[in-house]
Amino acid sequence: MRTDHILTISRVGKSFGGLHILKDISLEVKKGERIGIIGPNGAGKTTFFNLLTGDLEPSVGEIYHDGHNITKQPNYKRARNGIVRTFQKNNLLNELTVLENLLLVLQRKQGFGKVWYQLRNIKKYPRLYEEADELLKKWGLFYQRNAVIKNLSYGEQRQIEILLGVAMEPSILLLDEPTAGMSQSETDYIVNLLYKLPRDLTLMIIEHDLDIVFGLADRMVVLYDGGVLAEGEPEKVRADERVNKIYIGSGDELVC
Ligand SMILES: Nc1ncnc2c1ncn2[C@@H]1O[C@H](COP(=O)(O)OP(=O)(O)OP(=O)(O)O)[C@@H](O)[C@H]1O
Repeated sequence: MRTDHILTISRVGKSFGGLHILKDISLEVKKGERIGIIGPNGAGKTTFFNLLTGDLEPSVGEIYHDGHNITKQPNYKRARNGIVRTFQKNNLLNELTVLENLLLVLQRKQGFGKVWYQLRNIKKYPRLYEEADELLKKWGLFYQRNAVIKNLSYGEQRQIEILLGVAMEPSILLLDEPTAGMSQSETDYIVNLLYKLPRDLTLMIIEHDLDIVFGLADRMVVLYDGGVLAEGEPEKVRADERVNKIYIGSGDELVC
């Protein structure tokens, strides 16, 4: 298995009963590549992410991460090995503060907390507080440090969730519609954050806002009816007649 590809997806399919949701998907992703994934509602984009994170097992095909076959590896092991996702919906501990949520992630990353949702003896590790504060400052969210998650707006919560994903220092970050449901200023914040992510971090991003995803991605993958309809450099995909056809009338026309 070639290891210059951080991720190799080989002839993967997923069926639920008799429903073939994903069919024969193959894709190779290089370290540091930014892959945009688009396609109409129900095309199978989130299901595809679920296969990559181990939340679902493929019905057929194989997935390799850094040359290792991870097809049957459970989700928590994949996360530990660097495949980290954010969800379409927030996945935070709502009664805790931003800082506490961040400390939980840092504690887990450094292997201090055996029980991930408990801040065990955290005060014994001032370095974790320093690291959390550095991250909050770096990403311009220090002013939210002591805010309780449930008191933040939906968009603010999603910003924090992405920050937590970044804090895990993943090798692959999977973002499922990171700007969905956000105000313009919240969207601008996220887009700015995404552009500032380290260039060696591999990003895969499902996004309905085509301007955002075409601007950010090195390569686009268009899923349609469970298969790859088109794939390649953003400009090539933007000009692809088949891709334009599926977007015509959707309100998301591809404007060259
Ligand atoms: N566990 C499941 N059992 C049965 N069908 C499922 C399951 N999960 C997803 N599906 C179906 O698979 C299809 C693809 O869903 P998926 O959420 O992957 O699409 P999507 O491209 O992410 O859509 P959207 O853009 O609306 O989020 C849908 O028809 C969905 O109903």
